[in-house]
Amino acid sequence: MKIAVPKEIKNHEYRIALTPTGVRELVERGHRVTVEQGAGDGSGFADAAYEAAGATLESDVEALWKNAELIVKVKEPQPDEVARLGAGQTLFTYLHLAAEEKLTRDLMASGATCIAYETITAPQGGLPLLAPMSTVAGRMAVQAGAHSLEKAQGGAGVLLPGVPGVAPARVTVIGGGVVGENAARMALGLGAEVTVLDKSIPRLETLDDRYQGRLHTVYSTADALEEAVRESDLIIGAVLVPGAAAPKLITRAMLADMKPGSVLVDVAIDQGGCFETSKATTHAEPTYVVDGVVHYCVANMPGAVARTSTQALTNATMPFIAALADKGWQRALAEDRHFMAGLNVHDGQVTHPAVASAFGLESVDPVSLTG
Ligand SMILES: NC(=O)C1=CN([C@@H]2O[C@H](COP(=O)(O)OP(=O)(O)OC[C@H]3O[C@@H](n4cnc5c(N)ncnc54)[C@H](O)[C@@H]3O)[C@@H](O)[C@H]2O)C=CC1
Ligand SMILES: CC(=O)C(=O)O
Ligand SMILES: [Mg+2]
Repeated sequence: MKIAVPKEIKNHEYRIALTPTGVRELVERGHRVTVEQGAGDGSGFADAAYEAAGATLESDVEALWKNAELIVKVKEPQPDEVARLGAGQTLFTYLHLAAEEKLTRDLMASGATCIAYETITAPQGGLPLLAPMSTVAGRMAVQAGAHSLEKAQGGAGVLLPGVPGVAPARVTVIGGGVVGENAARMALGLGAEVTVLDKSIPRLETLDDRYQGRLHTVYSTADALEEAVRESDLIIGAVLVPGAAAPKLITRAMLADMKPGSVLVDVAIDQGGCFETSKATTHAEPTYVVDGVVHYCVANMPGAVARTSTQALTNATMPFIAALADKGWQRALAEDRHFMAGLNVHDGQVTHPAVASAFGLESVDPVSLTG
């Protein structure tokens, strides 16, 4: 199969969808991989390394897209990229469509088959292609939050661990999944006082067991959220209802109860964000202040640590890319119902129920398309 790997064009996005190691795996299976010239630079993978792995380099981005059967990317396609996508092509990348009606409709209009990393499931539960980037983003969320608490960033001037004689900062993580656990782990490591809120009791049990009393776990209710808002120096939003837009858990009115200079990091921003006042920001200008509260809402956090992220992403996506390339999308999905859960749009139709319901569209059962 002819596979294209374009250079990512989202603001400050330095990842690439495949490492040279990943390219080699595909080339050895008999596939033709074309990589846009310079696409690996941001992750520290030179063109020469892709050539050595068996890829062809292409400097003409239009030709790269036009000649591909399968396009693998990292971020959701930007407008210029959607314009290059056509019927008969398969796009495999993060899409986050429930937060983006225009993108959903544009992808429907393209006629292409669009498979999202983030809605693929696993037999043991969880989201195997979201997890590696959630691990990165969860760990980064605490770095971003700690930095935002500094005075020069508009923060309250609070050091997460405190010092002897001065209490540590209070960190609340809403959603104790992959992002949430990794954020909690980092915050604990830095010596903060950490609480995780979740609606899943089994998840709270797992966290309680793993962290042996060092982590406070609280069932997420309106009361618990109000207390978190009053008491926390840093709140990290890490909830997910797979495929759906994030629920708004902290309203603008609630900001009035937060301490001046406290910080909200909304990792769930790629699904629309879980704070009412969140709007997506970029690494170029990651924060803004509303009612005295610093907001950090970068939708592609792992892009800033592209070297680590590209390797982690390729490790997770490789088996799926190989299956698409070896079998074609219909057979690859038909043989694996967890992979099938990744199909979001095909030939003008939405095939993921949560995406369809976000925009009042009809959802077509992907089983009917894969035979
Ligand atoms: N901004 C960025 O760069 C990145 C954002 N993300 C996003 O982070 C979010 C979290 O991802 P994961 O941790 O992998 O998901 P996950 O599925 O592992 O965890 C989500 C957790 O939220 C909990 N939850 C759901 N509704 C809740 C509610 N109303 N109150 C409290 N808890 C609730 C669930 O029980 C679950 O434990 C997703 O939106 C994901 O797309 C992930 C990676 C990078
Ligand atoms: C998951 C996601 O949106 C990212 O890694 O950028
Ligand atoms: Mg994102």
